Amino acid sequence: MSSVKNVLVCGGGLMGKNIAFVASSVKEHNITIYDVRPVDVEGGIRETMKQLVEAGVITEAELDERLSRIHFTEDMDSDGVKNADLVIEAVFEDMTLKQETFAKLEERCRPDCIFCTNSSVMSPSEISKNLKHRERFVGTHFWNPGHLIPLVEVVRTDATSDETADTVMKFMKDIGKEPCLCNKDVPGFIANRLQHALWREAISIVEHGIADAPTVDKAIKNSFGLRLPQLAPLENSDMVGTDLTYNIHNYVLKSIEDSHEPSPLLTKMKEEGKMGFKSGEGFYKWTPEQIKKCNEDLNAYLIKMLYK
Ligand SMILES: NC(=O)c1ccc[n+]([C@@H]2O[C@H](COP(=O)([O-])OP(=O)(O)OC[C@H]3O[C@@H](n4cnc5c(N)ncnc54)[C@H](O)[C@@H]3O)[C@@H](O)[C@H]2O)c1
Repeated sequence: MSSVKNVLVCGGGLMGKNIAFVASSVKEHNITIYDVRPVDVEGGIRETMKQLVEAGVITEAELDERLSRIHFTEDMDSDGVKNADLVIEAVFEDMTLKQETFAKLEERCRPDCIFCTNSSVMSPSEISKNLKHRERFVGTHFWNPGHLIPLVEVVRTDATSDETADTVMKFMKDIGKEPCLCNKDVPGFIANRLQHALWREAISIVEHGIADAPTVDKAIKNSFGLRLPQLAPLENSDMVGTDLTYNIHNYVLKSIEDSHEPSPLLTKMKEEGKMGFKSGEGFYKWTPEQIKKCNEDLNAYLIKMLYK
């Protein structure tokens, strides 16, 4: 068990509320959410966790008890900030805002309080570059939906101490996550580099008329996508033989997409306002009902995979 008791979540939006809920899975944790605007923390968490209660993953009583340990403040000088053992920042994705937020936190929090940023893409080294105690800073990239996806990428900066990385890894395990340590602060950390290597090829296949979007998705869902949670690429490579992997790469890599720019197809879609769910059309057409169903089906699928 990590030594962390008082958790501060800075930013009570989509990710902040879910992170606070996950942190409350340990009974000894007291959680404060700080935001610059009023946030209905209880209402928001109750709404999101309805599906977990309905699926029997948690009871109403457990939800009530966990909510009783999650407090909200708009006051940067409150005890929840001063007494924090660990802060997870989840404010808007803006470098200056994040740097300013941590500068304010550093003035108020104890020097040994651990600082984490939930930024999806921004460099934790850059976010922490002006801090006095850079050794206590680390990236903690939760994935959305934060209460369901197990992975948290714990990203070391050039200055993160071993003690900080160890404590954060322990903390994440305590709250039921599957933390993965990323030893270098590189764009995309681990999982987004992998994910977007696949997306780049998927988009390229559509762009070059090799197959249309539904066919690409169908091919993935009915082949390696199905077995990925059981057999990941490096295990798979050993299973088939690294010599075979070598031969395949020797033959196929030269024809796989290796562009360092977003694809012309994606650029065209952006220019035409085809932004997916946001505009009702992307690679597919989406009605509001289909969008709602797609989101609900994803959560239901994740709950089934994780808890049933
Ligand atoms: N949404 C995702 O899928 C996702 C996934 C992983 C990581 N993230 C990262 O998490 C962070 C938050 O994303 P989100 O989707 O929850 O955003 P959001 O817009 O839902 O919430 C951001 C919250 O930050 C608050 N805020 C703004 N300035 C603040 C300040 N100075 N102090 C305190 N609070 C402040 C806002 O009022 C808002 O409630 C971003 O860095 C984002 O990249 C998002």
